[in-house]
Amino acid sequence: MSATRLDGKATAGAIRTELTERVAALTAAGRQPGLGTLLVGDDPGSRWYVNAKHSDCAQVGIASIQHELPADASQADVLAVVAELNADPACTGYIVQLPLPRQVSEAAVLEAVDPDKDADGLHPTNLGRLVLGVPGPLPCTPLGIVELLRRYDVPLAGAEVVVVGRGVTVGRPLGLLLTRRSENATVTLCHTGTRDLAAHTRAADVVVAAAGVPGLITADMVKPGAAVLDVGVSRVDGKIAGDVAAEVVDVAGHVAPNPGGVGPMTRAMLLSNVVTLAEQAG
Ligand SMILES: Nc1nc(=O)c2c([nH]1)NC[C@@H]1CN(c3ccc(C(=O)N[C@@H](CCC(=O)O)C(=O)O)cc3)C=[N+]21
Repeated sequence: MSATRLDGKATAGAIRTELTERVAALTAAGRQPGLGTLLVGDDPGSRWYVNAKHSDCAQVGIASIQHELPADASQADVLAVVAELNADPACTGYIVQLPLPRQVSEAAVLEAVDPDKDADGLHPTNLGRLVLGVPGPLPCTPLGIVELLRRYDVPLAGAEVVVVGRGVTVGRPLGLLLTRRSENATVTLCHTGTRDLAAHTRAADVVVAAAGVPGLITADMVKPGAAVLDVGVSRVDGKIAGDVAAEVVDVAGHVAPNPGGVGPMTRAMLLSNVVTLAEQAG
């Protein structure tokens, strides 16, 4: 038996089609949404992601505002572009592509983003709103994971979910999202300090692997029928390697592969955030 594939690519396509209508309504009212991006440096992976985000935008009618800085840009250079995006009326939401070069403080840059244009949901105010349960833009990867499970009717209410990884973009906020009353999952957040990872994952109905350790989750660590989502992005010999070993499909009930699973959903949720922010803007 092989697991049902959680097809993030197809699901993201469906979400983009749904967004097209909302974008058309805004555009007709003279309020076309615009996604801004700032790419610092020339990492090919980062460049690929940013380009993909803009081609998604073109597909749904969102305008693109692209900024770039060289790898040796100073923090002041980055903050100047952030200020420009904050002031640009055509930009209704934007992201600063992470990671940033060493000499630039990610915390300082994220804090400088206008929370009302924070398409990543990573501004301290918006992360605080997530903790408080107050509406605001939410981090794209956690949103994409929840939306993918919802569309495939994988139940979360009462489910045991193990999240592996405590990063600020995925693991930490995902735990907060899944434990809201609307999702009602029970979450165990595992990380490099977890003593017996396999004991946790074996008890889980849903495993989200976001550790960035290739092949970390093996078949013997998965309860038969569980849903396993691979969010790990590592590069091994220039190819993307996920956190989930290939043979997990023989044990799991659902698998979100990588690529083709959560990655495209992350981009779809970014567009969704940009459209929602545009609807809320004056
Ligand atoms: N400010 C910021 N916001 C982000 O959301 C952000 C970021 N920085 N830095 C990097 C990570 C990573 N990330 C991905 C987005 C799309 C895919 C994606 O679409 N992947 C495809 C294709 C993968 C490929 O073939 O290269 C897939 O999984 O099928 C993956 C990873 C967003 N991130």
